[in-house]
Amino acid sequence: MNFIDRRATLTVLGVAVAACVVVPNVLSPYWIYLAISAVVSAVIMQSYGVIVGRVGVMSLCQMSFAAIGAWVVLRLNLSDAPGGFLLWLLLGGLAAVPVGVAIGLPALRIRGVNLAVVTFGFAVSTDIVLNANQFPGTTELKTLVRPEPFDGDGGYFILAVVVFLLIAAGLALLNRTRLGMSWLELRHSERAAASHGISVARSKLAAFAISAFIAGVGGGLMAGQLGLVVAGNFAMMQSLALFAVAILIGPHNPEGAVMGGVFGAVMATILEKLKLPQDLGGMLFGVFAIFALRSGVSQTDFTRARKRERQARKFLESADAGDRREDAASAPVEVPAAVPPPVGRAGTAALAARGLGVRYGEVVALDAVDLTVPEGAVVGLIGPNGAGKSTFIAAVTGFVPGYEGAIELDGRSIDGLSPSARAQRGLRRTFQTTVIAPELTQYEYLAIGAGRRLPKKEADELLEFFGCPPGDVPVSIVDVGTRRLLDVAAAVAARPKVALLDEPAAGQSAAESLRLGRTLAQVPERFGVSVLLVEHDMELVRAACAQVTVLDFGHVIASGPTEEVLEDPAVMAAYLGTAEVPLS
Ligand SMILES: Nc1ncnc2c1ncn2[C@@H]1O[C@H](COP(=O)(O)OP(=O)(O)OP(=O)(O)O)[C@@H](O)[C@H]1O
Repeated sequence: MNFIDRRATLTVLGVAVAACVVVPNVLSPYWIYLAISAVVSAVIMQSYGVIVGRVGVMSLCQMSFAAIGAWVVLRLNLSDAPGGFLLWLLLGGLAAVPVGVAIGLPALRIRGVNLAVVTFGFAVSTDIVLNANQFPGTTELKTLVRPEPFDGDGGYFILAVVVFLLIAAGLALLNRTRLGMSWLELRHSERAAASHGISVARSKLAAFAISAFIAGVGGGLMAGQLGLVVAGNFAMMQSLALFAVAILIGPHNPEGAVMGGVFGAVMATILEKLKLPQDLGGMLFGVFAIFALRSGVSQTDFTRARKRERQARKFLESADAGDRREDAASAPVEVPAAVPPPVGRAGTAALAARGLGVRYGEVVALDAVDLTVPEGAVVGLIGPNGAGKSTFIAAVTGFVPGYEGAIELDGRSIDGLSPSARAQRGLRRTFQTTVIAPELTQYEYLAIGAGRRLPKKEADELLEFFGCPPGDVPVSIVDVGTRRLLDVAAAVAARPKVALLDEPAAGQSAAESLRLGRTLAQVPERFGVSVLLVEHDMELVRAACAQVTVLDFGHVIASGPTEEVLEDPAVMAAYLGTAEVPLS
């Protein structure tokens, strides 16, 4: 846990303990009741924190999940089921899970506004069903009687706070797992997540299930607070308003969930006191949300990011980081003759593509391309713009499903496998445009890439090897060129069979690019990773690759030892139609 997270956690804990002492003993019953509403609302906000805040999915039906939790709790109360309220609360949360998964299924195919419409549709239909059928116990007038010591409002407030803290602790633990970190990456790029071996479908469904569980528990808590609930407690407009609060405040941070809960509860009361319609609250939140969407992040994310960046800058200016900066500044930039590009082991193909063909409509992007990356080698794939290099990487890594030909990784066919399955088998890639979640630290991004939390020593070595800043530095203050190096480091961190790097030197100076070439040449021996390198910078290619293949209009026009190929007149002609291969 970093310093900012630790401080926020301690603050939330401190506020929670203080509230548990002050609220039941000092406030009037009316304000205790409001405080319970705020905490129950904060619990429901935590469900938004998972699905909206962490995964970035536009779910507008969280109150429907809450309604399921409330319904189950009241149904169990009506039939005097064994186990008591706390068990019913848990069962209410669990009952919402399958529905959450079912609602999550369309999210695997559609996203954005379309998904928002689907989830809102579910909220509307729940509204209709709830209005037509009363909650259990309503006709019989059998209200839920809370067990001791939570029967009084003071005690119930403490119970609600404890539930909130337990969920916050659970989510904090989850956020440190691969699943939790995968959500952050999903929010920024599903392609990048898949390229790191993350199953997008599983991650999203897990997020829907967990958020539905939390909302269900929140609904159960609401039933416990009110004794009986009505359809209006879970109205679709509530879902919409809380969604807007979620976008605005960022309930995936515990302080955001608390603020969202308090804000929601107090807002409703103010509107009531001013005799204004409650819908106005939803509209107001909607307007605020548009402002938040414009800045791209929620209020708590914005505050945390600023604090983290200030801290990182302070660290980078400190003596600790000084040596590292000097090392980087004085790093040799020439290609040392002592590091010849690795040729790899003859006869052992880490990656073999045979007869690879890709069409985009009428455009033939790749035509019967044969290419082999021997084990232990760095092979270059070059060619003019539009030659098909990125398409080759995309097809090999599973991002172009309908290709012709056959691809083998380490002697085994990977045709038909999804991008994440190929990544899990040991095939990693980088993209021409980096898509790293800026709120991650470099350590966290390496952990996502590696698929495991790396020991600090191993992570530090990787970062230093590729010339990245210290691991605690957030990605948001790392320049674009260095982010590309971090992408390469994350691909290598997984120790794949083969890493396919798509123009990793873009955004680098000529000297840095040359240095990267020298670094890449050492990758096979040092990490056991063979490399396919797509690049336009020929000095880098010369430094890293013993062999290159040249594509032009989707055809292989030359393949062989780097120097020989670069002297080939056909290759020179392909490049800008000149007799000289461009140096950068
Ligand atoms: N999604 C797509 N839909 C249609 N055509 C595409 C698509 N992606 C690439 N192409 C076309 O396929 C051909 C190969 O493109 P590709 O991006 O693979 O080339 P490249 O060698 O990587 O180019 P660059 O060096 O500029 O990145 C180009 O004619 C391009 O316009």
